[in-house]
Parts: sequence; C-alpha cells; structure tokens
Amino acid sequence: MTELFDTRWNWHPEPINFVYTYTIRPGLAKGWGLHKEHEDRYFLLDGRMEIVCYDVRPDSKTYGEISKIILCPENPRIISIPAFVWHANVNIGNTDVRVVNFPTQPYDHAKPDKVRLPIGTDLIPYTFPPGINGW
Ligand SMILES: Cc1cn([C@H]2C[C@H](O)[C@@H](COP(=O)(O)OP(=O)(O)O[C@H]3O[C@@H](C)C(=O)[C@@H](O)[C@H]3O)O2)c(=O)[nH]c1=O
Repeated sequence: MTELFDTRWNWHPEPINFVYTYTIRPGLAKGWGLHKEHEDRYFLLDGRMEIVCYDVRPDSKTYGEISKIILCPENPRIISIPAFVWHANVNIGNTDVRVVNFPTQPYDHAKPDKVRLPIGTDLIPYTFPPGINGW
C-alpha cells in the first residue's frame, strides 16, 4: 500500500482537480515539453524514469541549469515540475513506465497548455544517450 497524495501533507498549495496516467515504453522519452500555466505533479507507479529538466524561468536561482530526477519503486515520492521548466521524461528501465499525473489544471482539449521541442534540439544544452528516442 502506498499513499499518493494527501492535502494534509501541506506539500502543495493547489488542490487536485484532474488526474491522468501515462505509459512510456523502454528506450522512449516524452520530451521535451514545457507548460506555461500549470505544474505537473508526478507519482511513478511502475518502472524507472529519469526526468531531465531545463529551467528557463528568468528569476529562478537555477535559471539555465539542467537537473535530473530519478523516480523508481525503491523511493516512492511525488514530485512537481513548475511551469516554464522544460522536461523530458525518459524510461531508463527495461519495463514500461507508468506514471500518475495530478496537474494543477485540467487538460484543455481545445488549447493544450504545452510547448514541444524534439529531444535533439540545439536550444537545450543536454545530449541524451544514444538509443533514446523522443517524440
Ligand atoms: C495530457 C492529456 C492528453 N490527452 C490527449 C491529447 C493527445 O491526443 C494525447 C497525447 O497528449 P500529450 O502529448 O499532451 O500527452 P503525453 O504524451 O502524455 O505528454 C506528456 O508529456 C510530458 C512531457 C508532460 O509534460 C506531460 O504533462 C504530458 O503532457 O492525449 C488527453 O486527452 N487528456 C490529457 O489529460
């Protein structure tokens, strides 16, 4: 049994109003993606996932930096990705990754809050290992 979210933790000021799950096959990445309005809040259900982040918030102390977070079953946790942080979610294991996302806004089918770049872009100073394919 693993709890995913509890407002009494006072971990995040925004309530839950929308939840979905996604899968990433081995060797694949969802990225790069950036949201201008909402935060993503991820909880890993299965597999091993590395999130590579590139912070383009001008007022951030990590502006211009790359950071990486690994989500794995040995260390269950919920993490948030702020708006205006590019992120690529990479399956670094041999089995499917399954993640629950509790974004701070519901998905707008008519106008998705999402900007994409290919993972091989020159605009982000990061090179993925050979064999990783994005969208
Ligand atoms: C997120 C979402 C997508 N969709 C649809 C729209 C589209 O046809 C299809 C795939 O959409 P997406 O490409 O946005 O979903 P996905 O490929 O899961 O992209 C993900 O990428 C990472 C980097 C993120 O930042 C996540 O927030 C999420 O956007 O699913 C929904 O119907 N509801 C939803 O809540």
